[in-house]
Amino acid sequence: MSETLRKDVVLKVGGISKRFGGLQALSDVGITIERGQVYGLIGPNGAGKTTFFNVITGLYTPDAGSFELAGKPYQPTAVHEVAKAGIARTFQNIRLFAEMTALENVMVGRHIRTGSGLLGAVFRTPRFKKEELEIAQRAQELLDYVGIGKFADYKSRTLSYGDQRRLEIARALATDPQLIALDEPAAGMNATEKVMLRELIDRIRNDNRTILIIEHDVKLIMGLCDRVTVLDYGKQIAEGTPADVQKNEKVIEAYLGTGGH
Ligand SMILES: Nc1ncnc2c1ncn2[C@@H]1O[C@H](COP(=O)(O)OP(=O)(O)OP(=O)(O)O)[C@@H](O)[C@H]1O
Repeated sequence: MSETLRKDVVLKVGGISKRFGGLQALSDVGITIERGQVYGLIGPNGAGKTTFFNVITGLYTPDAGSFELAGKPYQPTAVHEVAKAGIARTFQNIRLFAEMTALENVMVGRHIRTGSGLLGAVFRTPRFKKEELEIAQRAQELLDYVGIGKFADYKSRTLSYGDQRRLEIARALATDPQLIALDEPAAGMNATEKVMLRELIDRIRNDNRTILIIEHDVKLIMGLCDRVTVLDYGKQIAEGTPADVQKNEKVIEAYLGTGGH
């Protein structure tokens, strides 16, 4: 394919391996995600999904691997560097600032993209005040966007579980990321919340954002994703469209072998 026809690739990682003592948690895993895609990562318990997420977002140092974000190499050596490079993530166990308001939680996400710095904050310079106002306005827009605008002044710990997950997504969006990585966003949600989550992820995708998602709910993944990778015991056993992956013998075996969850 010629250079001009090549798709806009957001994340390209290859050859990722990670060992914990005697356990090979990831062996030579690679994925390529194009702009505007929702890309799913599935696999039975212990398959290596979280490890993969932790490697690409700088929480774990891989033993091997190459990493490219929006055409530029990046080194996932520290979480804040990865956030600056343009990957925002949410966590399986929600990690919000419990005593801060919903608005403040989103404002924190936005701060990595602003310029007036610590001195500006200490002296409350005009530039700092103007920037704070803009950040607050943008944070409110994002809360509205994910559907929890009316809770802006509530402490995050008082929000329902589903709303806290939405708040995490708003905070991730606040960093203006190239890629949003969602770690089991539907965990603990009821059926109605899952439908709403699906609508939200569709909406984010339609706004030309790119999403990587780990999820246990295979039905949700299959209905939502453009492409899917299946891990099993740290190996990539299938990659392709949901329809292709669902027919794959190795995938069927991996899921049936562990109780088909
Ligand atoms: N920090 C660690 N130290 C040692 N072993 C680890 C560590 N993190 C993960 N593992 C092991 O690596 C393997 C892969 O775990 P991982 O959490 O990545 O799987 P997963 O696919 O996310 O599973 P689940 O669906 O249960 O969350 C497991 O055997 C796990 O016990």
